[in-house]
Amino acid sequence: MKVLLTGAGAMLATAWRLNPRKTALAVLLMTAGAVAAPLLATALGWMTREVVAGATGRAVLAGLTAAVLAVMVLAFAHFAHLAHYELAELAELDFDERVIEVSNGSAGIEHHERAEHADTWTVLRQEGRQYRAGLEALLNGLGLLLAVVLTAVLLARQNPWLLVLPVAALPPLLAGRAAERVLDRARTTTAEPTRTALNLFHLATSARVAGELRVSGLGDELRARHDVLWRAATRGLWRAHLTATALRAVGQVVFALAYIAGVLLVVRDAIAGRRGVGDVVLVIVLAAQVNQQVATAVTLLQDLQRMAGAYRRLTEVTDLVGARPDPGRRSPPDRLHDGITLAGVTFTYPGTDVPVLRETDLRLPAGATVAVVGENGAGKSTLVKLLCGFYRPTGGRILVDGVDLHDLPVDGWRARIAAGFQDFVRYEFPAQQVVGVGDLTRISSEPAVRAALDRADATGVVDHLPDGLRTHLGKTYADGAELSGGQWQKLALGRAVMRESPLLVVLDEPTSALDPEAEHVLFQRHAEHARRVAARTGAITVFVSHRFSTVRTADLIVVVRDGRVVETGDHAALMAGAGLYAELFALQAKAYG
Ligand SMILES: Nc1ncnc2c1ncn2[C@@H]1O[C@H](COP(=O)(O)OP(=O)(O)OP(=O)(O)O)[C@@H](O)[C@H]1O
Repeated sequence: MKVLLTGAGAMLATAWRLNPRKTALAVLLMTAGAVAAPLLATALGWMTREVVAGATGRAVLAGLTAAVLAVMVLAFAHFAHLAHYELAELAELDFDERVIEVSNGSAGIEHHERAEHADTWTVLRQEGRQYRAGLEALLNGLGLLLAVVLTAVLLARQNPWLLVLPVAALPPLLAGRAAERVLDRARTTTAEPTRTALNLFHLATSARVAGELRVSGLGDELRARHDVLWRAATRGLWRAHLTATALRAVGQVVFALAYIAGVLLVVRDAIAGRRGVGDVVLVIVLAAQVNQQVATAVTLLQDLQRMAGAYRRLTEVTDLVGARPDPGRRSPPDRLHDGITLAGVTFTYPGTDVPVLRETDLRLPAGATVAVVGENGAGKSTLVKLLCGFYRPTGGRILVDGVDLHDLPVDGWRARIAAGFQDFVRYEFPAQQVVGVGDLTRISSEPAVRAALDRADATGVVDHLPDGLRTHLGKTYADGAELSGGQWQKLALGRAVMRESPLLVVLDEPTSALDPEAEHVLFQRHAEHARRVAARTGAITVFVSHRFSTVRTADLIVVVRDGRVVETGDHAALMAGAGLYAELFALQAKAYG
């Protein structure tokens, strides 16, 4: 109940914030339309009495009043709909925007990486529509509440026993709520198989993996697994719908019995001469309206509950993500003088208990190009995530020119990072923007984008596009141009070098899709650019790579094994040390002959 009231209150406040005039108009029209219904019953009772009494003039007046009220009942709801339709659209948009904001508003990315929160996100992404239905339900509900009170007063004036009717409306309401809870539980418990089935469906129909699926013959297996999961989810939901329907039916039967008893009570009074025909008409119409009101209330309550559920989930993830990071006490330096130091850094992913990085001490000097190498799963990408501030170390500190990274404003630090990630995004935008988003302040600047493309050795990719930088990329657009994996990666690299004055450049396996020659040219160009930027800002370039021909050019090589930095030095020093680096280098040199 508390969740429901909180959700309803928040919703009304949202509607008022979005458009106070339309909210007031919608409430007014809904209220007038709803109150007109019980008054219509009174007018019909009055008309019947006058007709029976043979008072033609008063009967006509009563008839006209009934007609006006009937028009109000029918028309006001439609006009109100116009007002709250627009509000509902705005509310849905507002909800979706808040989900986007919560999704991106945190310093870290933990809420996206932990499996136990994945289901909440799955449900939340689909709940914008529930939220809009919730707003319509709320506005309708306010009118309905008034109508119910007025109907109860009118019934009580006829016979206090008739108040049993609104009371009998409670079982269907409670049963409806219980039914909705059953459905909500089922939606939550089936979220995981539904999500997995959807992932399999996307996988099985994605153009990106079509070739691999054919070769491996995995298509049928995916279909079979999708089938099993979907059926399991449907079975769970079907059982819940069955229980919900049974609960609702029981509630409706209780009300139907009370309705029949109420009508019989007044008919008996009329037969005994204690009531007139007008009263019987009044009670029959009112009782039918109570029935209608109850049915509407049950539906509205379901919508309200779903809305409250959506609101609760949004509050949950907002709390999980935490407040938008505090702007911090210090600004990032204009340029790095000393560099970045990891002092005893230990890190364990939330929800796990095995440290991925252990007591790491490392100094990344200002202006240096640092290569991080190590076997798969050694902790290289995790190190990059910590440097970007996506997670806070669970032990130790990361110091930027002696200042704890945690004390720097997250947004300010991010603005000084240029990054190219392993799982780079294929933005399906015009090519200019695909690269330009690397520095939003210069997204429309063609010279800036061209300079970045040059640094990433990606000018050739754009030159081959039919409409140059204006070409829309991506297969989902009819006129979109599709690129090869390596070409997408080159544009992602262009994006990564858009920013002109970074303090930290991170490139996490930025060339995995490029051929060795392309990688070589790219790193040469990047090294020149990195040197220029380093001279200006003392920027440190940290790149993760498995290609030792590239790694050897770095000023500093950091070798990670099982979450520990086991060797550091330049190529010559590490080769002379004859440790893990020398071993891995020799292995790769031998493999490539
Ligand atoms: N979000 C996460 N939650 C829990 N554990 C994680 C998460 N991301 C990575 N790990 C674990 O942390 C360890 C290090 O992963 P990381 O991605 O840093 O390795 P890596 O050295 O970059 O590997 P690769 O060369 O394969 O990219 C792995 O054991 C991985 O399973």
